[in-house]
Order: sequence, then C-alpha cells, then structure tokens
Amino acid sequence: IMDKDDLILPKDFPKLKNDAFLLACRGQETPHVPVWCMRQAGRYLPEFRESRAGKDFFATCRSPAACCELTLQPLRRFPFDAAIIFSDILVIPQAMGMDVQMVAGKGPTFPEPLKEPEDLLLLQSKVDVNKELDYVFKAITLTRHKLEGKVPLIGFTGAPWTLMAYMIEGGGSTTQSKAKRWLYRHPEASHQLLKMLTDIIVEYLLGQVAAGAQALQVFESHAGCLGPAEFQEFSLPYLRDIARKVKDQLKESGQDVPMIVFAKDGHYGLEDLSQSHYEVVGLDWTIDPRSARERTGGKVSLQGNMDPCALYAPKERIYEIVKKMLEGFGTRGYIANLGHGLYPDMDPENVGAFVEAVHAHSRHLLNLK
Ligand SMILES: Cc1c2[nH]c(c1CCC(=O)O)Cc1[nH]c(c(CCC(=O)O)c1C)Cc1[nH]c(c(CCC(=O)O)c1C)Cc1[nH]c(c(C)c1CCC(=O)O)C2
Repeated sequence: IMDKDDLILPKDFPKLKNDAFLLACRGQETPHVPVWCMRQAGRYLPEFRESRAGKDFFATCRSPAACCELTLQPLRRFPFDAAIIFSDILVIPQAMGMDVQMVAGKGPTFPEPLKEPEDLLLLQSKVDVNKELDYVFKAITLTRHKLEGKVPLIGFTGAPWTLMAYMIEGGGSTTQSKAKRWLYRHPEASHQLLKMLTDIIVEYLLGQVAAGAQALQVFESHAGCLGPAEFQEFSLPYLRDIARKVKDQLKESGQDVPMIVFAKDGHYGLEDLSQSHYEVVGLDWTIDPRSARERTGGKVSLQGNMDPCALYAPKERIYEIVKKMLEGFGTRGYIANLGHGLYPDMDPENVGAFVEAVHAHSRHLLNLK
C-alpha cells in the first residue's frame, strides 16, 4: 500500500527486474548486450515535444513530475536496458549562482559568462547542494519508484572542464577559445574553478545515489578541443578525483555504484581513462571497437559507439552496422549505445530498429558460445 508521499522517499524501491546493464558495467555475463541511447528522452519523440511544448526548459528540469514523465517516455516505446534521468549538466552553474537560459534554436545561453579570474568571486563557492539541487534528487527518487524496477536508473553530471567551458563561453562554441584562453593565460584560476566544480560534483553525485541513482555517468563533452597535455592537466586529474571521492564515500556506507566516464573525442586519453577508477569508458564513433578494446586491455567495460547519423540509414543497414559493432566489441563487458546523443530529426522507428538489432544479434552471438 503505497502512499503518494512514499514516492518521494528514497526507500522501499521496487525490485530490479532487468540487471543486464549493471552486470555489463562490471564485466559480468548477461543474456544479451544491454543498450540505451544518450538523449533517449528527447525531441525525436513526438510525445516529448508535446510534453515540453510552451514550457521553459529549466522550469521543466525543476519539476520532478515532468522529469519523471520525460524519463519514462522512451521506455514505453523501446526495450532499453537503462533509463537516464531527464535533467541537464548546466544545473550546476545555476546552483553556483549563474543565470543560464535555454534559447530555442540557439541552445544554452549564459547572459553573463565568466570573463576574467576576478569573476570567480561572483560565484557561490560553498554551494548547499542538498538545497540548491534538491529538485534533481526528488526527480530521481520519484522516477526510481515509477520505473517499477523495469531497468536501472542512471544519474549524471557534466565534468569540471566541460562545465568550465560553458561558464566562460556562455554557450556552445566550436573552438572553445575563450575557455582555452583561461587554460593558457590563467592556469591557476582555471585550477581554482575546476577544483570548485569538482567538490560540488562529488556532493551532487553522492546526493543522486542517496536519492536512488543506480549508476552514474560523467560527461566530458568538451574533451575533444583539448590536446593530450591539456587533458592531462585540466581534465583527467579532476575526472579521477571525482570517481575516487565518490567511491570512497560510498564504500563507507557499504554501497557500490558503477561509474561511466564519457570523454567525447578524447581518444588520445583512452589508456588513462581506462585506469581512472571508472568501471565503464564511453566512446564516441571515431574509435574502432577492436582498437578501443586493445588499448583498454580488458581493464574496463566499454560503452558506445555507433555514429548517431547511422540511424538515418535504412533498417537493414542499421542491423549490419550493429552486427559489426558487436563483433568488434564482443558481448562481454559491453554496453551498446550511440557515440553521442540522438538528434531531434531522427526517426523513432530506427531507434527501435537499433535496440532490436543489439538484442537480437547479441543473443545470437551468445548462443553460439
Ligand atoms: C553538453 C550537454 C548539455 N546537456 C547534457 C550535455 C552532455 C551530453 C552531450 O555532450 O550532449 C546532458 C543532458 N541533457 C539532457 C539529458 C537527459 C537525459 C537523456 O540523455 O535523455 C542529458 C544527459 C536533456 C536535454 N538537454 C537539452 C535537451 C533538448 C532541448 C529541449 O528539450 O528543449 C534535452 C532533451 C538541451 C541542451 N543542453 C545542453 C545542450 C548542448 C542542449 C541542446 C540545445 C539544443 O539542441 O537546442 C547542454
């Protein structure tokens, strides 16, 4: 007998029925290769567009009921093996006191981005994460209940460098030159900001686990504009710090939650990423599955990496591409996904064909063993 109020308490969650994703994160045997898609809750779904119509993006993020509904929508259509909470990486800069708006046709926009190191003083350095981001935690708890144990729920965050880049660029950028200017001209202030973000992210991820998240993904979406040396200095140490601190704290309370790091276009860092305390390394489509396996030497599970644009292909071709991908990665320690998020103009039917192909072909390969 579940009272409505119990849905917001992070306890008595329904029993998990499909643990293929969690098993694959840990390199354990599964009956099929699990699959989910980055941005599976998104504008390619007509029901998503309808729910979001006329509403402010971040107001939607602040409504636990809306986040829950948007998270569940793709699972009603497709047998995905994981859900990812509907939210955004930019809720952290907002919690630090920055104004961020989602402008239609333009994307995220900061009216007053950081310009010079003095601007760091304007940020809330000691953020009360439990207060400022409580709405995300509530959304996670509600969604974990409403999922009814169908699949595990993934929580996420942006990585420090990616968030720093948005905070300085004030929005999307192809060169990230304003943010990279800080790395070369103000390395100390850069480290100060990255450290500030890291502390908040650790608390934020721990809060997500306490609220009911069963896995965590860290998005370093702007790894690609860094070179190996800058990655070593300004991204990797913080990615490692996050995983180590989150895991140490969880261990104290006897918990263990798999963590995924996705450094988009950061293949120069693949060896390092596979030795960074994350169970899973996410890959974009510019890496060949076999070479990714060789370079990570069985140290981690891998996730990815079909080119999202392959979903524009006819279904038979999608099956062929999935087949090659599965043969390249193998069926063990592997989570099928795209190499980046779905685009709004993609056909939901082809997303269904992708999921179906992963399940069917991986079952076929596993039965041959
Ligand atoms: C860089 C980044 C952002 N947000 C995110 C990242 C990291 C992943 C990546 O590299 O893409 C992460 C994110 N954003 C969203 C999710 C939800 C879960 C899911 O993947 O389904 C996740 C995991 C919802 C969203 N976040 C956003 C949408 C689409 C806008 C809308 O719903 O109105 C969704 C579904 C908006 C957003 N938010 C951001 C961008 C660049 C955009 C797109 C703007 C545009 O295309 O107009 C920042």
